[in-house]
Amino acid sequence: MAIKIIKNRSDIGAGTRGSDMGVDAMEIAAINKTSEYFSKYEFEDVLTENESIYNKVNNSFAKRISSVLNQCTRLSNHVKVNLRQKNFPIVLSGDHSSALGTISGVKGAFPNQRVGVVWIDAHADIHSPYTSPSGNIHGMPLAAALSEDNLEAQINEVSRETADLWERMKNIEVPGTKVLAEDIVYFGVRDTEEPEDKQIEKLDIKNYMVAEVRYRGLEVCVNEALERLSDCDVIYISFDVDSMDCDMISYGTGTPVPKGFDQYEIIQIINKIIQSKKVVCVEFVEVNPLLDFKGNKMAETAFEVLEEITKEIEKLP
Ligand SMILES: NC(=[NH2+])NCCC[C@H](N)C(=O)O
Repeated sequence: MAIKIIKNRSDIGAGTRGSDMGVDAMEIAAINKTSEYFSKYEFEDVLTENESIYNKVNNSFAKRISSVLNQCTRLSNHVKVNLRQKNFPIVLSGDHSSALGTISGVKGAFPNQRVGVVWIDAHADIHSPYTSPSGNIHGMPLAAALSEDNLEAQINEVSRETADLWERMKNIEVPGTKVLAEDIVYFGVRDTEEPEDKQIEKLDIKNYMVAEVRYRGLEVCVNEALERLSDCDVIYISFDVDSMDCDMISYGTGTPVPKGFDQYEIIQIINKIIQSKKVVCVEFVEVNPLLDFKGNKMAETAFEVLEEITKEIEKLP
């Protein structure tokens, strides 16, 4: 399998700066353990607009949305082109808003196929500008991919301009819905707000919580998740490092949450899903070395996961 690393150093969808440096922190983690990983695989850099952070005039319910839209559109194109060339894109991003770009690119490459999403994260990221408590777009990528605004739980009065840009976010590559709610499975979500809880309940999205995975068994849960996604033709895995336990691993991420997975569980979950042979793209997000008070621990742990899952991807025909 021809692997292509896509480096997307963008942090403008987050509320805290520094996840744009996560990609380089992982690369330094590799260098420090004398790994050849980053010289072994071909890579591409996605053009960024992190300077948009200096623009103080941004809409508070979807901060820097015009730049996030551009970023997702560019990333989508990188992913789509690589998939069409039969490459396996491993996307290394900053903040999680990027996932909308990646999902759009997968859909763009496979417009007539059903796309499944395995979302490994402490957060549900299913807010829209109408429900977001923070206005940070890294909390919104799944809502855009689903094309679901959740107006029943609206708390924000959104400006016309933001509403128009949000519509464009929902229409990257192909108009509207990229993924059906029944084709999304969460792992490790444990920090949500009320509008998200209502939406998850309404859309009936399954969340394999950390305790459930440990109690019922990881293999049982992953097999069940794959069974749920059995009607999907292709699968995308989104790995947010805050799905891992911040006390055990590291606080080097924008929105750390305790009681998460360890890296061995993450490796097993991802590898078992890759073994289904349906996975076409994997993404890593939210490593923030500026917030890490254990040196570069988060990036080192993320790189450990990256190395192990790449071995599994290498086995694909
Ligand atoms: N990808 C992330 N780290 N998302 C965190 C989102 C936190 C919170 N739910 C918000 O919308 O602001």
